[in-house]
Amino acid sequence: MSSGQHAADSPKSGQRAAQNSPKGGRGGGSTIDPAEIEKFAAMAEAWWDPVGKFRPLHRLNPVRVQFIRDRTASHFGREAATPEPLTGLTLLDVGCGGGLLTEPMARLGATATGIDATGRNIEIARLHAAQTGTRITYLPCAAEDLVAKGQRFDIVLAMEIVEHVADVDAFLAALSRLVKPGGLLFMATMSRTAKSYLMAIVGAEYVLRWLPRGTHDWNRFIRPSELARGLRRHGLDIAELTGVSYNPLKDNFHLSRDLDVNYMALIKATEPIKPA
Ligand SMILES: C[S@@+](CC[C@H](N)C(=O)[O-])C[C@H]1O[C@@H](n2cnc3c(N)ncnc32)[C@H](O)[C@@H]1O
Repeated sequence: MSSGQHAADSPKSGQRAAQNSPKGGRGGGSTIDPAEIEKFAAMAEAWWDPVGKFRPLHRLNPVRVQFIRDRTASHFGREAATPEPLTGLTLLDVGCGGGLLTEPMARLGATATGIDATGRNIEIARLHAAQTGTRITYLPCAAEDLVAKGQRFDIVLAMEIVEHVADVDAFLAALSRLVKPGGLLFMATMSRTAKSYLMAIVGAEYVLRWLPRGTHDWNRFIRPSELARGLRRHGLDIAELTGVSYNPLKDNFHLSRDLDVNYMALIKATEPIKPA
């Protein structure tokens, strides 16, 4: 049993949820939760297996790649249908795992960097990129480590990670410093609703057994309103929110208006106010 299993039921998870809420965050702390890192390290070999432990991320990939490509192309005045519409743009994938999303972003032309706090994930990601001949800079570190180096990117992705970090407020603070003024931040996560408990915990972990039990702690899911409040504390506003819903007949995900389970947020970092 991994250390994260049944975390939702343990008293410790209550403390964690409080620490994790954007408004209750300590700010400036480490975003790394060692129990989460241990959990991901134990699953690292499965990253590129489309029917393995990361099956939902493989299923999510087409819809999120298209969303990021289209919004980025439109924001930066590119033609989305061209083969490499992200050419000339720097992109950071925070919590990249095995690189499931980083690789398609690099293939769309972005100068891509992937970071992950689980060292084994970075090894797997590097190996896969070498096999597919994709040029990506992969680094084993957390978002705050790049902030400390003063690095900034045109596009920052934080997909399916905010529910796994130790301190949400510190994480959002780091993201706000990593995206260039005028750049884009994309986030994807799950809302804390009765429906998400049924679908993401009971359905995905216990009934369909898509994910190992304990992969997600429902207490750590974040409602869109909470995410919006947390981002605002760091000067970021959500420009677009979209639900991402599963179609069991087609075994795929599509954009929807339903924000109760999976959702994505597009955040446009504003230009700094120029002194008069
Ligand atoms: C559910 S996976 C998502 C992977 C990838 N973003 C995707 O959507 O395909 C979450 C990832 O975040 C990483 N992670 C968790 N906390 C982190 C932190 N504080 N800094 C960097 N990576 C972290 C984990 O190691 C794991 O690879």
